[in-house]
Amino acid sequence: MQTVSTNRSHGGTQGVYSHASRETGTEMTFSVFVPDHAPGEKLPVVWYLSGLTCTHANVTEKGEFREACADLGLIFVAPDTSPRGEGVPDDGEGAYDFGLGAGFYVDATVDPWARAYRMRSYLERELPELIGAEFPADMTRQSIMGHSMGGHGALTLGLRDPERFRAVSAFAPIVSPINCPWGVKALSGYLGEDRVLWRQYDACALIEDGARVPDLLVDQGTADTFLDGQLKPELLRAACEKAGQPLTLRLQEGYDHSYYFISSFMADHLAWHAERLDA
Ligand SMILES: N[C@@H](CCC(=O)N[C@@H](CS)C(=O)NCC(=O)O)C(=O)O
Repeated sequence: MQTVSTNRSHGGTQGVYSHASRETGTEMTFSVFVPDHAPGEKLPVVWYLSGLTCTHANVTEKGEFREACADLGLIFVAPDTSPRGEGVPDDGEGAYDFGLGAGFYVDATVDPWARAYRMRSYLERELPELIGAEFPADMTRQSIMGHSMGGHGALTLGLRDPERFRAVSAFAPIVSPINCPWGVKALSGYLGEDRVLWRQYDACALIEDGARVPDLLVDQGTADTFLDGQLKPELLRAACEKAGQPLTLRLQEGYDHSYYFISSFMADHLAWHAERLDA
């Protein structure tokens, strides 16, 4: 692992790091905030998955998570949203919703994406191993949150592995990629046309198929331009109600899809995570 930068901030260290990933076959960059802590102490870890077009940098610069993480004693990890670099295929048309910056947290099975687009395994196996080895992280206390495509990532990783993640929350998530244009484009491109394979990457389908977590927290702005066409939180509400899956869905009046929205509720989400992480 290489250190790209470190900065002192809010009584802790904000770092950016890179490493050669065995899953993607590329150099991957991520950020980690570590609050000051006692020698030998290990802190719980909150994972934050970002949305379309993002790198680690968007939330790191605009997410306003550090003060709360320092107060609550939480490590905050922000990975990239896709493999990048020489030889990594992109969609060829410069579209923002497929290819670079749009890995959708899947392991692609269709060529030419299958080689490098392995964000699921990267986040389920490789990066946690690295975080556990290199940082003062208590890997028995992890939680996950995300925004938009990253909200989809957080919900699906969280629902698939409730043993690992003690809390799952999202800002303006894509709740059902099977049922929105962004998701249909991504899942058909990365996985092919067999929709049965898509269900492991769809929060509503996972809940329909029996996945459960103790509770879910979702904030959604009412002025989000993607609300009706892509995000459709009512599908998550319906799936949760039908399955008896607890959900707190908060519609935030006048908030849009941006980091002005995310940063407004970030401390709230972190406090909710901290309670569940015994932080
Ligand atoms: N209108 C945007 C759509 C993508 C978008 O809104 N991305 C969200 C996540 S889905 C984001 O966080 N963008 C980066 C930022 O606001 O810093 C674009 O074309 O770039």
